[in-house]
Amino acid sequence: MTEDDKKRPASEVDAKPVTHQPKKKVHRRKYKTKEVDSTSPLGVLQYEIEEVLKEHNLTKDNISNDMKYVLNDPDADAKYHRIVSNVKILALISNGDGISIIPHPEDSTKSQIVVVPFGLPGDIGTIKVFKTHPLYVESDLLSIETPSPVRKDSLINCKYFGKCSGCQYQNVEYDQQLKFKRQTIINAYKYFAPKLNELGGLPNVDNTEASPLQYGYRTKLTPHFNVPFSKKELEYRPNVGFGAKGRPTWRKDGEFGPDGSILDIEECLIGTAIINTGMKNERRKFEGEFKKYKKGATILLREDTKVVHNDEEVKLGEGSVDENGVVSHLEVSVEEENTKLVKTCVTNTRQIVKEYINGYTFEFSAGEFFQNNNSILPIVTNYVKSNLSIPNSTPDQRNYLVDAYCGSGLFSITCSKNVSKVIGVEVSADSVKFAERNAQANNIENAKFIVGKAEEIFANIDTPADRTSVILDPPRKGCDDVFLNQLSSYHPAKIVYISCNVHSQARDVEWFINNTEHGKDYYVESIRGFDFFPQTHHVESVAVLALK
Ligand SMILES: C[S@@+](CC[C@H](N)C(=O)[O-])C[C@H]1O[C@@H](n2cnc3c(N)ncnc32)[C@H](O)[C@@H]1O
Repeated sequence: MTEDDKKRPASEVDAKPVTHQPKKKVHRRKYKTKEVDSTSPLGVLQYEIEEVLKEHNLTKDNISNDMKYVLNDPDADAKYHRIVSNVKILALISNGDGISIIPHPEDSTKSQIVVVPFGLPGDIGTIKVFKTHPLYVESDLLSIETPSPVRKDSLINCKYFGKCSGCQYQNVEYDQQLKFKRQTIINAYKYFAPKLNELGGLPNVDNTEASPLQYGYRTKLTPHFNVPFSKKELEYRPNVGFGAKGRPTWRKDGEFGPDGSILDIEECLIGTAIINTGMKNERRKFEGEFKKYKKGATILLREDTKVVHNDEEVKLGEGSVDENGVVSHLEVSVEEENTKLVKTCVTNTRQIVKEYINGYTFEFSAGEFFQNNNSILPIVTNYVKSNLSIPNSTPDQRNYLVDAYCGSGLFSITCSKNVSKVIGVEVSADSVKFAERNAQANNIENAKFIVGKAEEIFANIDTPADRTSVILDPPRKGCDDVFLNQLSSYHPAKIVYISCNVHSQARDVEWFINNTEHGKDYYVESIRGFDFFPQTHHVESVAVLALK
């Protein structure tokens, strides 16, 4: 201390020398806009929001949320993420959620678009808004004051309905579910095929074809579990099941188990009986093994069907085992005399499994793609086959079939009768190997399979286009422009487009007809939905294109 310091008051002496401190940066959160495919559920939501706005004479300016404020102002959370009563569900969106308009929490001249899972059109209820996005908010349905005319909660079969993300329509009569799915197809073509719609270039969408089984139909389920990063060794078994969605206080009688992003599910009522036996077995096994896991994982449960003639001995092979280490199996009788089906549940992705459809058997690796609802496959394959016929054909003319995206040969094989030659194309070499095996096992001699991209198929096809029908069954994202251009140049007599994403199908049909070289030569003969997944919002759509 200097002499001068001694003369100053203590507080000044103790004070630290003042240096220039850079201002502390206030971290402001920003809303991260994700790039989404326009035909994904979030992409489709943008069209659905526009539709609701148009119907209510509103614009995006009337409903947009100030995200900077919502994310950064401490008061905003309580104002925005609030309970709102008297909310009327206006419609369903394509993922099966309800959609509505509610007053804006701060600005009386504005509104908000709200998405309400498990809300049905006409329901009036109370919701809790829990998340805000620029053009809409997410909510949970808390209670229903006036139920929708289509709501029949007494039909709910599963105790997890309302919290499991798997099913959306268990409380709706099956006929009504089929109507909802038809509307999804109509909307998809409205949003993604506007030119065809405007010019009257689309047929009426046919009624959705029902699934013979409405529960107990799924031949594949993939329950999963998470392991938190922080855990060296798990102390409790984590939940094993399916993703959670919703806060089911509107249900008076559910039993939802512990909270978490994954629900703990012992039985899934849309799964087949043997898949549920497998689920029980694998859960028991996991109970003893969960401590070994450092990461989350998915358990594959895939039904395997062996066709056994009454005088043959049943050889079960590998499969999910019961508490005594015995492979669980179920026997099912079929119409064919002297024949029964023996079902087991496979968990190894590389194991070969079998399906039995319309008298044909199919083998494929358990982890590869195969349709999930065996009960509807005879109906779909017959429908596709009946739509491949080329107009004005005489029985003496040779006809051909190209099955692009053929997988392990489902359509190639079931549609191979009455055509001279089938060519299947598939990007997965493993699936092509099975397609060849399946053709052989079913005594199909007129089918050839090529490993390759559908986009490259036309270089190898030598069948006359005017005698050839083409089946398209691409993955959810649909076909790309390269493929559609080549298909148009090839100019086949008939196109049957099967899709598990009607939005990408509608986009592709619009583009094919309006933008490709010979697209204008075609018209859309029919569009029909098939209900591969009862109780859920999913719909498979088949569009048939023919030459004018
Ligand atoms: C929806 S699955 C249909 C399979 C088959 N039609 C069935 O019903 O079992 C789509 C198939 O397309 C295949 N795939 C994906 N991209 C492809 C491409 N660019 N060219 C050919 N096949 C492709 C996948 O491997 C998958 O087997």
